[in-house]
Amino acid sequence: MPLLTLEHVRRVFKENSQQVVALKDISLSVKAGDYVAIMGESGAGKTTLLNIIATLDKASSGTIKLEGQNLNELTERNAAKFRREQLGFVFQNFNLLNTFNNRDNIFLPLVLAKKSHLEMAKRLAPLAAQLEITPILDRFPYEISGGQRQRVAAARALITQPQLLLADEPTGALDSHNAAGLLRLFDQVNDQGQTILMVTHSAVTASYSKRTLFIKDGVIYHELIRGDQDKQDYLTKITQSLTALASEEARS
Ligand SMILES: Nc1ncnc2c1ncn2[C@@H]1O[C@H](COP(=O)(O)OP(=O)(O)OP(=O)(O)O)[C@@H](O)[C@H]1O
Repeated sequence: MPLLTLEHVRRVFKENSQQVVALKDISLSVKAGDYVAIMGESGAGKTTLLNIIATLDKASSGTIKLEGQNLNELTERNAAKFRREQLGFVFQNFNLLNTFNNRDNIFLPLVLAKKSHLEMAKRLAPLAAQLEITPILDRFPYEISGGQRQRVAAARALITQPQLLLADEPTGALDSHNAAGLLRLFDQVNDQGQTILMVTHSAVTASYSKRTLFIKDGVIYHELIRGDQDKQDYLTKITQSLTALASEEARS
């Protein structure tokens, strides 16, 4: 059974008596261990899709299931619990709290899940070593670099051992060196079995994934699978698809 399935998902926003169809008809399935990138032009519906999978928004119709559980039917309280226990989030702007040091930022989801301090420390040690953030755990988010902040945010997302890691432009605020570092980390955790779904505008970032879905006007328009290709060939195909998509956009 796939980890995540979406069937005929539609999301319509009402704005000043007008309707905006953000997602027209999206069906997709993600199996455990997959690493999926979602690309598309601005306004294509990527963030709406991610928000619906994250239970931060509800579909107007269609079904979204994670391990067979229908996410559209969760009450707000259960949705909050679901997000805390099953999902990890990495955003472009890190979303770290400046009033907490880095260690406490990372511990936050485990504190909410009422884990013991011993358990939290046990989980953090190997993760911090892998992310190379052990020496900066006692500092505050405003005392570290952007790349380090994103690694702290990644640690906070991964420490709950989520079923699904959701990332929205995770490299958007990083220079190429730090972006490559974060993407190598995503590669490592994916190799260890972590399922990742990531929205990105960057073809280079998408080229780290196992498959790339292209969204246009609220539907999945095209899909590329990396398979045995090396990263450079996959990147070339992603770039070509984006160019084709943009030229069709210009013609329509
Ligand atoms: N809360 C809302 N109310 C009304 N319309 C919305 C709302 N959220 C999104 N939309 C519209 O839905 C469409 C899809 O938006 P969405 O943010 O999902 O696109 P996107 O692909 O993530 O774009 P970007 O790459 O610019 O972030 C757009 O036309 C947008 O204006």
